Amino acid sequence: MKRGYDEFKVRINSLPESIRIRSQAYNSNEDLRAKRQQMENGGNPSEPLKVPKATWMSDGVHWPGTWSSAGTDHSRGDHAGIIQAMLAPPNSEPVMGTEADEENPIDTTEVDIRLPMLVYVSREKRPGYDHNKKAGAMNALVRTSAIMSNGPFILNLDCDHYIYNSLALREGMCFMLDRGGDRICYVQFPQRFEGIDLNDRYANHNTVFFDVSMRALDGLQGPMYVGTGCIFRRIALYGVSPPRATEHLGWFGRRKMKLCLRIPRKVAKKEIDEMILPINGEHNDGDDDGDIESLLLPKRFGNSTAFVASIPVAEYQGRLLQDLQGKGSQGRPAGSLAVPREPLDAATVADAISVISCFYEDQTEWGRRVGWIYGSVTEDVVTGYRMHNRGWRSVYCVTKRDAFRGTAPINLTDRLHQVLRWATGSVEIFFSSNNALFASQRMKFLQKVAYFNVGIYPFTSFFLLAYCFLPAICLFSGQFIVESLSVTFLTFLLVITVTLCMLAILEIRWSGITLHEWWRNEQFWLIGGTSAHPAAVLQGLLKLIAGAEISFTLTSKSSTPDDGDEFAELYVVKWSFLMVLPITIMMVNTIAIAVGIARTMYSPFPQWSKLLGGVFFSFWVLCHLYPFAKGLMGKRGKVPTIVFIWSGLLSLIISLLWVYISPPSGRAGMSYS
Ligand SMILES: O=c1ccn([C@@H]2O[C@H](COP(=O)(O)OP(=O)(O)O[C@H]3O[C@H](CO)[C@@H](O)[C@H](O)[C@H]3O)[C@@H](O)[C@H]2O)c(=O)[nH]1
Ligand SMILES: [Mn+2]
Repeated sequence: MKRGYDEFKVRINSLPESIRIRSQAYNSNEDLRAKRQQMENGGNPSEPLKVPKATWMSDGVHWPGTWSSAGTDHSRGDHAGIIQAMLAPPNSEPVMGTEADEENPIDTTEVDIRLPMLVYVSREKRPGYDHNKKAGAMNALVRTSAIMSNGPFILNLDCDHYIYNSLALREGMCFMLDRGGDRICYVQFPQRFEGIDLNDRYANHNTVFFDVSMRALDGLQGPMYVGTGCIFRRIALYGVSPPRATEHLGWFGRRKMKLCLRIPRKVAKKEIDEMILPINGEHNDGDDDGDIESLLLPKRFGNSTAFVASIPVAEYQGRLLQDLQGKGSQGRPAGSLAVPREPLDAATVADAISVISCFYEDQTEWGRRVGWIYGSVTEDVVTGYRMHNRGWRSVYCVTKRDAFRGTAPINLTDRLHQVLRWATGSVEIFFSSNNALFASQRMKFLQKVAYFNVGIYPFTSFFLLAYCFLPAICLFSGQFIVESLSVTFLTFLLVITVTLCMLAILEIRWSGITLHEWWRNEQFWLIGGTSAHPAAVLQGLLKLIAGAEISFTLTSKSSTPDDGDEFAELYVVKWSFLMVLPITIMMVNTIAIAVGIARTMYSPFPQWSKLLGGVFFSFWVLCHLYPFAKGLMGKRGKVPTIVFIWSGLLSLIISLLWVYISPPSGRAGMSYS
């Protein structure tokens, strides 16, 4: 350890002054100013480094060089620092730990305690340059790590996630390195969460998505990329096609045509430096790979020669070992990734810094065809979509012990805003060229359907809203949805209900989720569908028509307060406009039930069956909104007055409006008696 520290000091001190000043990470410009002051007064630039817990953005490199790993920054403050620490690559021989003593109670004599090289990177941000949020951060990391380590595989984690199973990476790699693995662009792990209330009131675990939908997609072309817990093949991020793909022709993509897109050339290891990426430019439509010359043009990747030179190397190193046994001997030699790494020299570091400047991406294809795709607040879905669209496949890797774990917002308002962001991203996708309607023929038909659903689901909220008000309208008007409860109607109702139940049972049995999780999902589907989804559609339309920008509000991270109440967050009530519609629905339905009962009771010819029908559906709506109502109550039943005023006003207007348009038949009936 000591050696590592000295090495670090040496290297930091041999850097040019300009880099040295920025060689630590700062949370704000004040910090930077203070630091500069300190250094001008003769301070030591290589003091021990403190990495703020919630603000990391790292690029670590495992010693064999197989890995680049990337997390993204929390972006709460300005990161003025660029390179925080450069440690020497660890020894190639294992280093065993020490025996337990008073200070250190853990015996590590049989543990290899070498640490991977860790480089903390924070890209340059400047007013006037769009930093493109997370996607921009990831792209900067991809470039700078290409120059520093160029690992052929990259692990991506959010700042609120951590590794929970150290063997998960190996499981993921098995897919990448298996026969046919060269067609896999990424291996996605399910997102799992900690610190969520036992009841999972707002369906934070999202098990229906992670254990049903994603697993189902695994049987098609592969799961979507969900932003974190994902191992990428570096080369797939560069906007190239897989070596082989299948084109799906005909209406439902039944006719298949195999394509060979990249024919690996015979290359000896020493040729790597001159090697170019052989790409067959024959299927060259709008969003596809050009020929090799255009691929390497600065227009595509920017004008860092060091970066462009790293591309063919990454491609070669990511190739399957099994190719070795094949005829062509095209894979990398066994063990070639385990060669000890040279320390980074100042020139390399300068190159690595140049590619994370704020203007590097100007007039390049970063964010458009290359790397993480810009232009949507759910950049993850789009990025994965583009890869599937080129014919890559992905894999879902569910490990017995959770691979990674993260946090999620357990507070109603924060959760609604999270769902709002996702839905807005979907609307953005729907109105963009990334709409699955325009998907290429390399995407499987059902995969297209799945992506289409991702884009369109927020729009279904308008039907959902109709269904939420319909039962109330029936009760107010005394009219049931149908003229009378005929046998035909009841039969249809029964068939549909039974089908839905069977679907639910199938999903539950197949995926192993519990009925409770499934029900929570149903409930939150309605809560989100009546609040965040319609808001997202409006927001998306605004962006489309008026060009209003959509902001990426970070999801609040729950933290355990000092008083030890772990779920205190759950009970915080923060007013949000998103709550207006669900509250209105609740009020209108409650009033409707009361009105319905009253009218039937006072009616000379009470029609109890009609009432029962109406009340049943109203009650069904209210059941779904129960977690929402609980959320509004807070812990001690404190509800902000504004909530009552708004919702009372709205439900009053709606009720009055109804009475005005069609007076309850009860009154009309009574005037005759
Ligand atoms: O300017 C930014 C904004 C965000 N991030 C990162 O993006 C992540 C996602 O943001 P978060 O607020 O945690 O959102 P969640 O709703 O929890 O994120 C889910 O949804 C996002 C898409 O909306 C995906 O990017 C995430 O991976 C996925 O976990 C954060 O953890 C940060 O690491 C940045 O690096 N820079
Ligand atoms: Mn998150």
